[in-house]
Amino acid sequence: MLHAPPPLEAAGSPVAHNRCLLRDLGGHGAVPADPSALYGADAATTQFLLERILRKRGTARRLVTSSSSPGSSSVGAADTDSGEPQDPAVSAHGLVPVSGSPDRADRTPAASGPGTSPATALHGPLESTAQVPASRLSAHLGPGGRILIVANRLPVTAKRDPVKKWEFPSSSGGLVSALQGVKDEELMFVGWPGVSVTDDDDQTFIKNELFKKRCVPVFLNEELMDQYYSGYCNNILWPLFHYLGLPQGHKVNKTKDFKSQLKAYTEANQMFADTVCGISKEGDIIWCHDYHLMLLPKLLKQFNTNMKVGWFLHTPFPSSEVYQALPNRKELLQAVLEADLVGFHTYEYARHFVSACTSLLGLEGRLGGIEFKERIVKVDAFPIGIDAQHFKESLDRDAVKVKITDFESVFAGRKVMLGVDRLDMIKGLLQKLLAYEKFLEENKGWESEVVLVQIAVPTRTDVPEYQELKSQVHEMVGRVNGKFGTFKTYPIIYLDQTVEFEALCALYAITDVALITSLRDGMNLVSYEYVACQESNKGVLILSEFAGAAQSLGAGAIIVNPWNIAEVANAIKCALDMPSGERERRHRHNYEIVSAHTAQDWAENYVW
Ligand SMILES: O=P(O)(O)OC[C@H]1O[C@H](O[C@H]2O[C@H](CO)[C@@H](O)[C@H](O)[C@H]2O)[C@H](O)[C@@H](O)[C@@H]1O
Ligand SMILES: O=c1ccn([C@@H]2O[C@H](COP(=O)(O)OP(=O)(O)O)[C@@H](O)[C@H]2O)c(=O)[nH]1
Repeated sequence: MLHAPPPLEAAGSPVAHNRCLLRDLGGHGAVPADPSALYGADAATTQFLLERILRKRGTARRLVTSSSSPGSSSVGAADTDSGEPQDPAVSAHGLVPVSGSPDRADRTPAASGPGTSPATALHGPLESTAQVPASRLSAHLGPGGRILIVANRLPVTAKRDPVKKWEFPSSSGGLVSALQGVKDEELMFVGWPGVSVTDDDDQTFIKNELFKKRCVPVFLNEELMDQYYSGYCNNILWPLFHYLGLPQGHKVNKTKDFKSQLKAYTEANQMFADTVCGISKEGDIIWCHDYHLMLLPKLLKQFNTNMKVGWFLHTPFPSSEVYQALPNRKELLQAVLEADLVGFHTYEYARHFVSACTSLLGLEGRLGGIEFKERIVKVDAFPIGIDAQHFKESLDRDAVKVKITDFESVFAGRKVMLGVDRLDMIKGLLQKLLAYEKFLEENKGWESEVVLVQIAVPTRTDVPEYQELKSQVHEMVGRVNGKFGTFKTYPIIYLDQTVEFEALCALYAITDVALITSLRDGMNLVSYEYVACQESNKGVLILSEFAGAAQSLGAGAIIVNPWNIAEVANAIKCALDMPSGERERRHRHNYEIVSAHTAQDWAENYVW
């Protein structure tokens, strides 16, 4: 059985954070020796991250997870000569392909499609200038093997421009950002191209164009997307996994009932399976992603029991008390358990999954995972990271420097707070605005001294709940600006838009505070990206305790409960007033973590 992590309050007090009491992080470049110094972190997740930092620094001292199970939170320190883990529970927890691990140099190139070599044809705009390197990822593939990353959304979206010409911009969202930070010449992506295309010629054109970018599209029609993506995925699983319950009876009508949504979900998963089976070959690793594809491991194994299949969840996995409300709760668990490895962002999510399997399926959680059909399915935590270097380097680019200069002149003389969220109920936008309003009410004079720049990235716009949220947020923004605006200044600049990468990096770099108030969030990469861009400014991160990122950035950020409006309002005041020494120390801690544990590390650790 998995061990329970220490209770949140035991690891550090939110009150202490809100009073801005500084934790001694041990000066420049140090990491806390005591993992419990990270507020709210489950010790095993913390341990994992600290180990990364120490290893990257090349130190011989290694912290060992002395776990008796994947979710064990018991940790200790040990001195070793080797940089590699020795505990079998640690060293063997990745997805190792069956077919051995020949030296990269000896490997036969993978067949990649008609008349193309993978080393050239599969390097699209995802990696347009640099050669994609072979990495530890493919070093352990079988001869000719590839890593097929299967996710609902492809990293690029097919879009028609005003003259109906197809273009292929990058997609938005954390999953996509993270996967773009994973580099290897043997990666291929399978997923939905972001648009419903029925015309055969269009489909062929898109398929060929996407193939150059190492992507294989799964074409789902509008009706299916409505029932599978907007319905079952985002109106049933998404709210449930984020502790927002199931849709109420009156919202379920004849055409959008649970049964038809589940049917569409099954059909869509089958289409993903068919596409994967159509292109996969021996030696491949199939890495399935997220709640959209919970049936996929089972469908793939039905096709070929020897397929190497992993499944990773990017959202929280809720407590089994919550998960058990799902009508087809057993079916999804059983399908996921057909995978060889099941991964989560935190040990807490992994522990919830194991306890759902125990209580709903009567299975036993064992060392390294769960016993299912006479085999052990590995279950573990693999916290995601970002490509921090990419963000840091972007700040030296001319296009970003120009934006920085522009923003500095627009916001001159004012402190700037930043919010970057998809316009999603899990992001706690209403709570954020209420807290900001309270801060302005209680701190007269600040209304013309501070501005909140809130980027609200449009998302899942066909789901009625998201449309409703948009109206509520607009109303709140209007209320605060109406109340505290002057002829010269508004306290909120709000954009219902995606922003270009250059503008996003410039905003990350010049703002004084990042305000993240997620009600639940699998990880939250925005917090990581903000930290990566703040090396010169040392801005303060206010972060919800309900984001997975609070497990790793807890000692550097001001951690808040977004439901406690007064607490968030106090945190805003505290962040705006924070002395430079404290900002530096907090930033240093976060920067170490974000720089040390990258998206590439995450993927390599999983696939290894
Ligand atoms: O594809 P969409 O429906 O437009 O939604 C965007 C993505 O949202 C979710 O992202 C999650 O993954 C991030 C990276 O691991 C994580 O940091 C974040 O907390 C999650 O919310 C969703 O899980 C993805 O599948 C979506 O693509
Ligand atoms: O206009 C924007 C603003 C943000 N992002 C990216 O969207 C991701 C959001 O990821 P996060 O994990 O914070 O949340 P998610 O949206 O996946 O729930 C980050 O990588 C941002 O850089 C984006 O693609 N376009």
